This record gives sequence, C-alpha cells and structure tokens, in this order.
Amino acid sequence: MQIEVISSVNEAQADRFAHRTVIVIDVLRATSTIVAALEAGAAGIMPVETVLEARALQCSGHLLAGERFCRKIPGFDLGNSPEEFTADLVRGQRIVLTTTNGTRALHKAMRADYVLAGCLNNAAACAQSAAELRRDIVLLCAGSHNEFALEDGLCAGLIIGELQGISPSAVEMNDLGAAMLGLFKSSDGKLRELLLGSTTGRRLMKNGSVRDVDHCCRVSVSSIVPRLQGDMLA
Ligand SMILES: O=C(O)[C@H](CS(=O)(=O)O)OP(=O)(O)O
Repeated sequence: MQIEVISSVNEAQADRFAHRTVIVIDVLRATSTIVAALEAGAAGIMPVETVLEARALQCSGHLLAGERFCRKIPGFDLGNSPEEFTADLVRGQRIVLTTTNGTRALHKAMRADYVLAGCLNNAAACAQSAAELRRDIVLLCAGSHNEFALEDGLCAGLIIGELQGISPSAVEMNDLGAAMLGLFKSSDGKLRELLLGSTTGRRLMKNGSVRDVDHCCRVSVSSIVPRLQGDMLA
C-alpha cells in the first residue's frame, strides 16, 4: 500500500486522486467538527466551498454551519466548533458546512474513489476503514490559508503509524509521510502543547476557543469515520 502525504490544499492536484482513497485532515477544526456532528447523530454533512453556495441551500431545510475568520457566519445556525454540535441541535439533521480550509480540501478530493474525513479524534478508526478499502492512500492535510499546519501533519503521522500497525510490511510512504511519522512519534505526551502552540491553535486561543483545541487533541476517541457519499459525508 502506497501512502502519500500532501502538505496543504494548495499542493493538491485533484487529477492524481483517481483510484485512491483520500483522507482529508483538518484537525483544527473542520474534520474534527464533522466527526463530532455525526457522533451527535447528524444525518449528513454537505461540504460546500462558499458562503453563497451554503445560503442557496438554506431553503432545502438544511442547517447551515461554518466559519470565516474563525467566527460563525452571520445568519448561520452553527459555527465550526465541534462542541456546538450537540445531539439536541443536530440529531437527524442534514448540515451544510463551509469553512476556510477543510471544506475546500474535501472538494479538491472528490475525484478519489473514496473520500474520508480524518482527525486525531478518529485516527485509529479512520486508518482501519482506509485499509479495508484496499486502495493506495493519500493523506491530504488541509493546512491553513494554503500553508502547512502542524496539527494536520501530526495527525497524518498518527494515521500512518496506525496503518503500519494494521499491515506492517505492506506500507510504503513518501518522504513527507516518513517525516510526519517521525514527528508524531517524537510528540509523545505533548500533543495538546503542540496544538496550542501551532498557528491555528494560537488563532483559536485568541478567539477564546481553547476548549476546541482540547476537544480536537484527543486521540482515537471516536469510531465515526465520515465517508463522502454523493455530496454528503455520512
Ligand atoms: O475554523 C477554523 O478552525 C479554521 C479557520 S482558520 O484556518 O483558523 O482561519 O478553518 P478550517 O477550515 O476548519 O481549517
């Protein structure tokens, strides 16, 4: 099994994803939020790239969620904080989500055979699902504002470690994958600290969202693996 890590959405070439499984990673916060929404019983999450597209879907009875500049978009039902997506609000609901980086990366991945949403919270389950799909795997780190984001790289390293655990002799990776695996291994016990010190972590702290970082840094606490089916993650 070949594993390729891509450092940010800017580096992704959509036409190279055919016949592969792409795991989109946006630890802070889009893919963590998607996992939280499904964990809370949402019926599905439709990722869209622009606020305009999201608003156009409001009339079809979906909840609107997302952020710009880390803040909830005016008139939307929810922002991009995983802790907002409680069962009371989202159970049985379809949610349209637009975020700065994560939903862009999900759209970039759409030509893949399979698209999964990965984060620290569901890393082990995500690796297991990807291995079962029997394709080469791309770990697409969404990054932040077209640049590499440390938290996504750490998560890519964690998922590669999990994949190695599943089939130790069958995993080959690109150099960035090897670097991220090493990075994750050396981060032992310091994940929270590293996330809080990252560019996105600092941005979220400034916005008073430190609880989100605490939520997102928990490793393999969820068995939910969002998979794109049509235009909906479920
Ligand atoms: O809401 C977030 O956490 C980020 C916003 S930013 O990159 O910090 O501006 O969006 P996401 O698409 O979840 O990375």
